[in-house]
Amino acid sequence: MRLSRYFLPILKETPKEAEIVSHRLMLRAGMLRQQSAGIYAWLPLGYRVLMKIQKIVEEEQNRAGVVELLMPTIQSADLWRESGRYEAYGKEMLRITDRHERDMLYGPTNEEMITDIFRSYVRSYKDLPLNLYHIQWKFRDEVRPRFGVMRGREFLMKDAYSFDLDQEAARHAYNRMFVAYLRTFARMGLKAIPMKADTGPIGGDLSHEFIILASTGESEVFLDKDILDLPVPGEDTDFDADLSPIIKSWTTPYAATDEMHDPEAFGAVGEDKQVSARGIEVGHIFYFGTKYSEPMGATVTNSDGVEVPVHMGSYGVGVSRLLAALIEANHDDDGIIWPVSVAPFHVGLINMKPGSEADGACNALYEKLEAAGVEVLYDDRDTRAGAKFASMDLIGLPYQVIVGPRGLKNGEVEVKNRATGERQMLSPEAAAEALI
Ligand SMILES: Nc1ncnc2c1ncn2[C@@H]1O[C@H](COS(=O)(=O)NC(=O)[C@@H](N)CS)[C@@H](O)[C@H]1O
Repeated sequence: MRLSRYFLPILKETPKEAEIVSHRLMLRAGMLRQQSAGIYAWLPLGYRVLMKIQKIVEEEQNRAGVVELLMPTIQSADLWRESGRYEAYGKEMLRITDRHERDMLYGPTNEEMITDIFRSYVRSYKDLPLNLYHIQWKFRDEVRPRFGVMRGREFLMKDAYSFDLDQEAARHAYNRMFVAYLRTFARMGLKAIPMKADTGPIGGDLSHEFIILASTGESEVFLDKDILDLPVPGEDTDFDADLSPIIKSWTTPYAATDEMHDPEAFGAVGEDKQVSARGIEVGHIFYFGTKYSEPMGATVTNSDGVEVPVHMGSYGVGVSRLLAALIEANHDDDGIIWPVSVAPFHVGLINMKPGSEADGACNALYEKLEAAGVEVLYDDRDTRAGAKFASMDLIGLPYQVIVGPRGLKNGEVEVKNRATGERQMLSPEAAAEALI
């Protein structure tokens, strides 16, 4: 992409309303614009990252055998009256009346709707197990939306819902999601720690939150340092096998959010291993049995021909919140430092002197890298080099290639690694090789 033909409204000033670094940097890097409290326009650079995150989430859900669909954002209140959550959900629910005076709502989550879809088609235990997911915008009228997309009112969530014949089978579904979550966040370069959690308005009696340690996190967490070194299950994981040994290894070291913290149990962790920190909840998984299937009549006939309500779980990932979490975990004083897997572009190509022989070298490099599948943002603007360097550091692409007449006289361009700051003078050919 040539910057002269893109839309990247970099801000010079730090917006005063931004309280945490990820919010500040997303605004300054031209990724996001607030349209109203907690509701954002995703500008091109931010949208590219959001779609990269979504793709990793989808790949790992699909690997775990979950089937993707898409449910609407607007839901009928009648479904929520059946489950008894319509009144209970409270002020966070955005309630809407349509022109025919029908009570509707902007969905904060989809347990009722997915249960309605399930009960309309599935009647036999032979059709189980089933796990369905979508990635869809949610609305929760948070009393104090803040920290940018960390706590928005309209936000993007992956939510999966599992259906099984009994609790034992449902536990296997839960374990598959647990492993899928360990892989998902690791692929983004994040260390997400599963912690026993409260079940809140979703309900049930088994729940884990996946927490990224960050000083600006809203959750207070306590953990045994050993958990930070556990190996993440590989892409060859057999999701049909018994995954409980993996779950056991990840739930044996102490790890709890403040709601579930047990100081006595934490005390048993060696002093040198006790970590108390703040964290960002990027995922949350629940088992809640027949909480929705019972009142909504989602049943199957079992092998004895008896109608039984299915056992369910739900599994959420904060797709838009992950941008904030990633920046909180990957930045320095000059700006964002994107892991390659989620970077909006892989290489920032800087032409220090448009109109000079640098143009030819840049065009050749741009063509070669793009042809090899390397995503390049080519700063071809006629502005001073210093501003280009600052912008490229701010938006945080993993690599920069700096091309100027002086370097070219020696047949060289400069390659910079944004994360390490390491710089190399290489021939354009060697630079291309190094980046492909
Ligand atoms: N206001 C919000 N802004 C941004 N992300 C949010 C917000 N509220 C929740 N999330 C993200 O969405 C994830 C799932 O939300 S949740 O309430 O925990 N779970 C559910 O809604 C279940 N239906 C999971 S399918 C959270 O772990 C968090 O990462």
